[in-house]
Amino acid sequence: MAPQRRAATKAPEGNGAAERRNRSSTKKDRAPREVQRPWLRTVGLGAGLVLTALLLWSSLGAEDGVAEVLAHRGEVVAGRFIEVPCSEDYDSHRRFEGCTPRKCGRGVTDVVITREEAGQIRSIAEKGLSLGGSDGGASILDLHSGALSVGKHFVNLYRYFGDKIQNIFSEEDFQLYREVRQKVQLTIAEAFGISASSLHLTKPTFFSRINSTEARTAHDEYWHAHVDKVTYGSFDYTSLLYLSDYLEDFGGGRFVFMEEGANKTVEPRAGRVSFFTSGSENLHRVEKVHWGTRYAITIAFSCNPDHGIEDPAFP
Ligand SMILES: O=C(O)CCC(=O)C(=O)O
Ligand SMILES: [Fe+2]
Repeated sequence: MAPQRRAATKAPEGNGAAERRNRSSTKKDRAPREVQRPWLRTVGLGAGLVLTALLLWSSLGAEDGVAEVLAHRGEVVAGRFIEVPCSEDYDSHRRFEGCTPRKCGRGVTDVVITREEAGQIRSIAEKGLSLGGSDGGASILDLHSGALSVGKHFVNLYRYFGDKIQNIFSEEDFQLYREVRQKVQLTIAEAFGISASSLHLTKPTFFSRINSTEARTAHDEYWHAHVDKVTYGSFDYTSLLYLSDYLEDFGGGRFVFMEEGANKTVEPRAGRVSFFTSGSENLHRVEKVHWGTRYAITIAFSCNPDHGIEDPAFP
């Protein structure tokens, strides 16, 4: 109906002539229009389906509001840095000039830690976490404090296993942690234009292992949006070293910087270091892991020497 009415009003001769011609038109004249209608319906139906699929797809994406990928799993990022304005979070803490962020932002690099080193450090996580593991989807191992997820709780690995722990970890494991920490510290210092010696390793520093098992306690709920400076207090600069590959070892589990209308994701890749200032300029979350197992290590730095800790040491 509607196309016919539109055709009539569009007629150049004016209404009267067009209507007269319509009224006097024969079956033969009308035939092409009737043949057109089912074709139009098919096109309309197809377009509707495509539109529905697009809406569905975009609404699924909108679950995370994903808009842009800061680093794809398949690329080798030689060093990418994006500056963002600092939040005011640092003002409510003691300032350490030359360290407390004045320049804020986030960076990704795949050339600081090799994939081989990532594999070695991942085996530390595997060894440690094989001694315990959360009943829910998220387990942690903190080599500094000794905290290890077991069931619905944590144990102190060093107290719990005593001297036996020396049969599990080696001096080389701790040496590797130190080397990785040093390289990450230098990377952060360079990117933010500060001195590496003004940065102090701070706690917690931990390995994480995430799978798709349903959460059992609040500790398993890793996917909530948060600000590290709020969550961990002492953090000024956060780094994450990924130890497994997105879509090869696990699905879901991308890291998301949350920004109004334009979230940025980092797809984990073994050996990839992602680092950022820890204030609310870098609000973030981790997508739920849908399959497989995701390993990472969190290494963070404080500008406050009082919040500094020593590297984890062989017990
Ligand atoms: O594992 C990640 O990608 C991020 C973890 C995180 O946000 C955190 O440890 O605070
Ligand atoms: Fe975080």
